[in-house]
Amino acid sequence: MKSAVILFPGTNRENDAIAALEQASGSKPQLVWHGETELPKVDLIMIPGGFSYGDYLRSGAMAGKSPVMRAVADQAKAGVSIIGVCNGFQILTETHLLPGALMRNAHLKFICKRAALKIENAETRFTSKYDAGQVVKYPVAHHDGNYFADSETLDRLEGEGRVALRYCDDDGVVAPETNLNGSQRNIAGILNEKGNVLGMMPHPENAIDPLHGGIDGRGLFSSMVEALS
Ligand SMILES: NC(=O)CC[C@H](N)C(=O)O
Repeated sequence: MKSAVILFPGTNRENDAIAALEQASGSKPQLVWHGETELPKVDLIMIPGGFSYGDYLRSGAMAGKSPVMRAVADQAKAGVSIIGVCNGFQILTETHLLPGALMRNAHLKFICKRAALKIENAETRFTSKYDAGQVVKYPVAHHDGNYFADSETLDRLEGEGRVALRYCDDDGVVAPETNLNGSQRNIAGILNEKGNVLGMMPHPENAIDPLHGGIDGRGLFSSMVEALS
């Protein structure tokens, strides 16, 4: 699987993304700067986390208007797989490659902790190595993770199996108390209509080494390698 990692001023998880992609695929991703208008020919584009443009205006708003995102949108339309994590998810909603928006966390605090997540759909190119309903733990680190979409959009996402992950407890119970940040219907990650674009707030790339405290994130990267190699 050939991959590229997009870099903006303020991105800070690129090395974690590179490590996870390299561990799973055996090859180093190419780094692409935000001012580029063309992308290398790859199977997967990853937009990592961070504080692109210092989160000015809104998290991901300025990055969403950058030259490279026009190229990413073209690749998404052409069927190339795209994964956006945390700030990457925010950038994908700002670019309208994914519906909805990520608002300030409901309690207005930055959250930095390990979160339990329920795999809602294991029949995607990003999650096939997991079982449906499986509980995984990935770290979260964000202040704008509160997923919002209107109820018609939410119903469509659910009806089409496009909710990839939800915040839950260790037993997989999805409830208001297990909703970390106020997201509608506990949503932590969604897919686009074609299923080739995934955005998610938690960080699977920070759960790939026992030193991270867990390796649950590996399944996501190995799913992509299996589907895209
Ligand atoms: N870790 C991240 O990518 C953070 C995303 C964004 N800057 C936020 O705090 O919501």
